[in-house]
Amino acid sequence: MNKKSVKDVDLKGKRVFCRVDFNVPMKDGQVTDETRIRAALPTIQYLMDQGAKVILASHLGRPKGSVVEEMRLTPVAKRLSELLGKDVQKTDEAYGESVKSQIGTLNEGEVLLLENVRFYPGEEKNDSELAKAFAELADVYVNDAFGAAHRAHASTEGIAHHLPAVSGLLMEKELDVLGKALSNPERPFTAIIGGAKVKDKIGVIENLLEKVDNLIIGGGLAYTFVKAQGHEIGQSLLEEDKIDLAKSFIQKAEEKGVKFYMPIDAVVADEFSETANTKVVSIEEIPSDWQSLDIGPKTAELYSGVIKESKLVIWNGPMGVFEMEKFAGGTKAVAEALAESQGTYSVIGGGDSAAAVEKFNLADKMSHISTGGGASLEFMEGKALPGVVALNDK
Ligand SMILES: Nc1ncnc2c1ncn2[C@@H]1O[C@H](COP(=O)(O)OP(=O)(O)O)[C@@H](O)[C@H]1O
Ligand SMILES: O=C(OP(=O)(O)O)[C@H](O)COP(=O)(O)O
Repeated sequence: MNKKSVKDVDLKGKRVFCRVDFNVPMKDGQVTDETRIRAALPTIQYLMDQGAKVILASHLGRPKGSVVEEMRLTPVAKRLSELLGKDVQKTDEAYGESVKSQIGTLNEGEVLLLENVRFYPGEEKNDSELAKAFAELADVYVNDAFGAAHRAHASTEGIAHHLPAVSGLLMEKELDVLGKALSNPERPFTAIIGGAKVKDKIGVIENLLEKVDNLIIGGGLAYTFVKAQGHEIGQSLLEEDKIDLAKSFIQKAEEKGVKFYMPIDAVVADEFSETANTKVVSIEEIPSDWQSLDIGPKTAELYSGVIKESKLVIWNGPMGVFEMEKFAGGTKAVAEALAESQGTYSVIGGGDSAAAVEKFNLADKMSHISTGGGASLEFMEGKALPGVVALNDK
């Protein structure tokens, strides 16, 4: 990476404003998935070991610029403190005089977590006054919030213009893995694209078609492609206005010599429900009043074979409605193929694919699970991430 990291600056005795992504799911005031907190620990520990005074900042949820009690970061501070085995102070605000004086009491190696930065309207507007107010709290800025790197906000982008600005270790790792995959991939290189809508994946399909050897399509968006091939898809998800685009992707793949894989069979249901009647049909035989909610077993076998022959696989989006047991088989088969394939470097692009891999207890079998859904998608689209662009060059 051409951006400076925490390893490139002197941190001893410095007040370090470290933006993390602690946007974690919570229920009844408890953190229910601490993956993102754990992912930030190496950077926090590194800053502590270097003798920095660590000021952590994060958003939680979408409070839209005002204080929402359930979106305070207090439970996160508690969990972080348990994970670090060390007291973590927590402020009730994210900038200002009282926050400054609390920071003044920090000793080297101590940690403080600011209140949710999205309680202030200036955060999402990338207001320069708010960015300056954050910057006044510290001597150095570290961005370790890969999951929020696609947002140009005051604590992710604006602040970087007012302090020495470097990446954290998680940010560096995410960019290294995804960057290498896209610029210098081991081959055969396969992308698996699933999820609900073609509309959300246009950019990523366009960009990856330039780079991959195999492109596998699954999930709800596959049926617009199936329709584009002239098959009837019953009540399955269809984006009518994307049929021509789907056709052009299939044609482009052919021109580029990219193997384009689409479902050959489907698990169809008579309604969108866990209790629906289901059956497996070939892709040409989806009944007109049924809908496909998962890839079928033959497709799963086909896709698993391609995965096992690949050196590198990037996966974004589930193959079916994996939240319902009856339609989880295809997503599970893909996750298992990745887990079993020793010689395949597997990159899971955050969001629902990461949730699925967790659900099937296969997370530790994957080579890299990104902590950013939207961020990794934008990266795979080839877009620059504002939170990264703003950091100091090496
Ligand atoms: N065949 C299908 N029909 C309807 N919905 C589907 C189908 N396959 C997958 N989905 C749904 O797509 C959603 C995930 O889509 P999306 O948000 O685009 O994925 P990601 O978060 O990985 O980018 C899941 O909630 C899943 O239930
Ligand atoms: O959870 C996040 O996004 P993700 O679900 O796309 O990974 C990030 O914390 C960004 O949050 P946002 O989409 O409210 O800006």
